[in-house]
Amino acid sequence: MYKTVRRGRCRKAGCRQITKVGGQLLNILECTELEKEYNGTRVVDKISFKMKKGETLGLLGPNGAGKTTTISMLSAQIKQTGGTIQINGHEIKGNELKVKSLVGVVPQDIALYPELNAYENLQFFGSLYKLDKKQLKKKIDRVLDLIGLKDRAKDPIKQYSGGMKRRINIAAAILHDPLVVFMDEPTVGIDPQSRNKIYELIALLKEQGMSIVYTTHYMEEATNLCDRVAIVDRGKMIQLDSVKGLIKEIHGGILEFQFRDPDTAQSAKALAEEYEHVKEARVSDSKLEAVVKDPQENIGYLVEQFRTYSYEIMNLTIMPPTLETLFLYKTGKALRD
Ligand SMILES: Nc1ncnc2c1ncn2[C@@H]1O[C@H](COP(=O)(O)OP(=O)(O)OP(=O)(O)O)[C@@H](O)[C@H]1O
Repeated sequence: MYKTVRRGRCRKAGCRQITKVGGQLLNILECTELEKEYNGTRVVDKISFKMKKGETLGLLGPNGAGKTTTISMLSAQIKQTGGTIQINGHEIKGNELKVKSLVGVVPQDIALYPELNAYENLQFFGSLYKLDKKQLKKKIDRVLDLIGLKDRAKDPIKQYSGGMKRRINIAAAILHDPLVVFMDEPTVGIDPQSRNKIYELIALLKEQGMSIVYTTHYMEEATNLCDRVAIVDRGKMIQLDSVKGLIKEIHGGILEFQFRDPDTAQSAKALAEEYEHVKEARVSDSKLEAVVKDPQENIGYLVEQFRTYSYEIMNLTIMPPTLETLFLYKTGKALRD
């Protein structure tokens, strides 16, 4: 069966943009040139992206990159300094309450009442969404089941481990069946068992078609959980693509040669660039970084070339084709402090 396709206006002359299929919006979230300033310092700098329904989008970046600030604006918790945000077609500005009812937020800090049990905590959060008692009970039972803590529902939260509290936090965020859930580093500082439970839960939510924005500074999480990953650093979105697409950029990996001095590194760069399997080479101080196809295969050739010209290699590192390597290559910094 054919679906009706609605075309919207696009600013460029003659350009027609598909915005709806079968009466459904294609994008659950759109933000354009999003900015946030604190005391004249821009901590989120013109971030723009679109997210499809059911997609899991990762925001990967180190501490202070601007991930929390970005999701706080996207979930209508704080106001942006500039730019626009639409959730399911609703402009956030002027529709904050509506948008808040469409989204769920799992904050970094645990926001639960320690003296109350899990059920009572969820009852409190549910009451904020004005669900009637019967409906609420059903929903609480369902989310407790989803997070695997049904049998602990009557225990006070103060008896829970950090990981269990995080799971209750997630339950509170999805209680009202939001269209988009924002998860802010939900696995930081918790035990491996709870972490795995959270991964399982995310897989379940994905299966149910929930759209998820997931912030992390763990490349393994971004790689395993997310359909696309935005690499964020110093408030800017450096790149956004599938993990496969992002890694393509660094080909098979990066070879890092440390030479005795910057002049030798520059000469070695010129030599490396002549080799057909070197996609890109650059120098900083005495270090040469070469993006190489099949580094294991081609390392021998490069080492031999440098030896021929007496370019003495002080140190050599093979960096695998991972998001961590890409991040280091793009920003000169490690993802983790
Ligand atoms: N309320 C605020 N007032 C002033 N500066 C702020 C405020 N909130 C955040 N910042 C600054 O904005 C920058 C981005 O912070 P943000 O918490 O968004 O980063 P993050 O990527 O989430 O980091 P982390 O991984 O540590 O949570 C930081 O430099 C931070 O100090």
